[in-house]
Amino acid sequence: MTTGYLWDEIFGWHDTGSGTLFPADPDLGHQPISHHVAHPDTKRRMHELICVSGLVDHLTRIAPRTASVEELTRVHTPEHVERIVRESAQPKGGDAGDGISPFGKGAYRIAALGAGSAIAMTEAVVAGTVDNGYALVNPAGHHALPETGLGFCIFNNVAIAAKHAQAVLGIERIAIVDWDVHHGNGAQAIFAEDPSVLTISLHQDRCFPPNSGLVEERGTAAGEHYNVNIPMPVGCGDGAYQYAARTVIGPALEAFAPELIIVASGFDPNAMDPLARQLVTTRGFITLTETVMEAAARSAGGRLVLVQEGGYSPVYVPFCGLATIETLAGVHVMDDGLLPVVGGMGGHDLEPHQKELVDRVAAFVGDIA
Ligand SMILES: O=C(CCC1CCCC1)NO
Ligand SMILES: [Zn+2]
Repeated sequence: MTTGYLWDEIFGWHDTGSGTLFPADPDLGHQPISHHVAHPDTKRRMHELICVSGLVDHLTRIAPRTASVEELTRVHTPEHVERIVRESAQPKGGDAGDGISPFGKGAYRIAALGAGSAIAMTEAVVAGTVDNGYALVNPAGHHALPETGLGFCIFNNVAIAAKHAQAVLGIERIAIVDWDVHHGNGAQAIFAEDPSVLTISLHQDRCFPPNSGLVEERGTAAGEHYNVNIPMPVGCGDGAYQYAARTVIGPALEAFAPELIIVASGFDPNAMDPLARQLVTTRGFITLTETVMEAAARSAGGRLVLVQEGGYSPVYVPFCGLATIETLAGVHVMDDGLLPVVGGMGGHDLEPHQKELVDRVAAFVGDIA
């Protein structure tokens, strides 16, 4: 198995400011801090573990590239792109669009490189240069909508890559699987009426965006039944996530038979993450990765692209990323050094209320053709 890998040091220069989750504000008690929850150090540490562990020697480096305005505007409005360009030129930068997603000067250059890198990895996989690949990009993208950024996301990297694959690479049927712990609202909205793109989101129920990602949101018009939300209850561990992978994600992909699978790969379901309340360990991410690999082998000639989204534990995200990319490459170079602790705290058995939710969504798989 040849696995592509993409990282560029400038992804570690994305400036998320001196706030914590919110901008510093003495009147509200928000003190300035050195590391915003979305500080790039978490992703930089993941890259460095991939290097120090030796995993990088088993991977094929794919070069990043900058998305053109034409490629960005397959998903986003020209006004959104122009606003990011304008604010990115300001000495103190600007905001992706929701007032809590700050970026520094030059952010457009970094975000356009992230979107272009999702395209570059997709091009490498579709061309057969590599069998599958992981694009470790920053900032994340899966909340971004055509007209605005949201939730630390500026451009919807995964949606931009999918649109490129259809417009330029001759790919017709694409599945987007989003296992970031927050709802993949962006792809759901962008492809809501499009039956050629199956969007599946496995996320913590109503965590973020507020009241988004409900089971009932199943696509509209011709796209009805081609959006699958799996809003997992708070406190789900490996057992629940593995059950969801095997009971919904695998069967839905088998029913849809995509020619390409793109994963919005967020590690914030991890048991040490500050921005959600799930308990997933590397075991859960390995099962998720195996599930999409099996589906890609069945219908897509193995064509599978993972693009980095969220994940805010600088301690555990690196191990989750390592395990995921080891699985893609079919190698094992280093154990999860935290699993004895994180995996031994309970919460990994499948609970009845968790099974009930997953089984409720599994009933929809029969509507996918
Ligand atoms: O990881 C993320 C960002 C979530 C935060 C954005 C504001 C509050 C929660 N989305 O996938
Ligand atoms: Zn997230």
